Amino acid sequence: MTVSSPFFAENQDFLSETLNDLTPTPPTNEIQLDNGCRVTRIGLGGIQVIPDNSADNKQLIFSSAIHGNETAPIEVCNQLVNEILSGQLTPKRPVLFLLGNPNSMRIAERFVEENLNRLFLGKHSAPGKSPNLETERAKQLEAWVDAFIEETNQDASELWHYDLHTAIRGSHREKFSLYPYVPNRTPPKQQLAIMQAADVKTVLLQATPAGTFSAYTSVKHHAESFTIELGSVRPFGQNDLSKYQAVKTLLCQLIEAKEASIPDQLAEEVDVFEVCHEILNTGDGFELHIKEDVWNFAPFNKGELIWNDTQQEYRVGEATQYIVFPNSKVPKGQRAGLMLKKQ
Ligand SMILES: O=C(O)CCC(=O)N[C@@H](CCC(=O)O)C(=O)O
Ligand SMILES: [Zn+2]
Repeated sequence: MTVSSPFFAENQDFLSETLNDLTPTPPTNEIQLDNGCRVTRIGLGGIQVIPDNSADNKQLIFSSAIHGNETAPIEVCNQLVNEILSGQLTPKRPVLFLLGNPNSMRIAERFVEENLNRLFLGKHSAPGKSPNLETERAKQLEAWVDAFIEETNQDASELWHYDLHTAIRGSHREKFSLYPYVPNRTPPKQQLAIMQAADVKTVLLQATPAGTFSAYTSVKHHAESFTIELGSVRPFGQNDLSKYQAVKTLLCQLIEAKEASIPDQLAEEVDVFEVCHEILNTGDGFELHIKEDVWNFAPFNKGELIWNDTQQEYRVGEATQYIVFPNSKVPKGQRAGLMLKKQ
């Protein structure tokens, strides 16, 4: 659905403008809504919303389309932007909406040349790395985040970043979140309760540093950030958006600074898993022994062979382990899956 707004060309909105490559050059366009909120298009796939009076010192980033074929969260964020522009939603905090990889959205693929979600925290500029569409986009997204934080900074500002995805495989737990690794921290109860309110009742604690977008905001900006998996990859228009209503309601509450009504004890109902082994494609002879039709969170028992190469193998230890994101087709050196233990 598109809205009529002075902000976009006729019959366009954030999603269609980005998808149809209609973002004007130069991209900047700014309007002030009747409620005093300033809405600025900062570039292709980037919209910043700044209320004239913030309720508190929180700053919000909602990103989607870091993988271009993960369409449901893109549609949800597009609705939120439409509702802000139409005055239906009244922002009480600065919000940055980012559509991560418009080039891959257009071809309905996870990425064009390289997985964008491995390129943050300087990985885009690693020694010997050649620039490509995704390395340049990672730099752009980092710069937009930095500028947004700088512009909306207040005393003791607190950044919350939710990077919204959908998964390639089916899952025994349809919705789950991943908490990036930062030494010596655990997710605050309030964040777990927030996840629960969005129907995200499983959280995975990462155990090693990564180049994901949520890791960038966690490490560089000390944000409470999560990658959130909300369901399965489907083409635009084929998502059952009723399955995303809980997360949409939560994002609206955050935008309007109304989440205080979410009780902290909801955190007790969230299942926590720890990553106990990151499967890397080691190259020569690497074989992943996971069938194509295995779902995320499938359990594996003591002694089961998960992967091997010519030098080594990985088998499950005493306690049951669960797999997520198995993918043998990733390039050498990249993550081919995660093994989890339940806390
Ligand atoms: O379904 C899959 O195999 C991948 C889904 C996905 O894109 N997951 C993210 C998780 C990022 C994180 O570890 O925080 C990714 O792989 O980039
Ligand atoms: Zn993804």
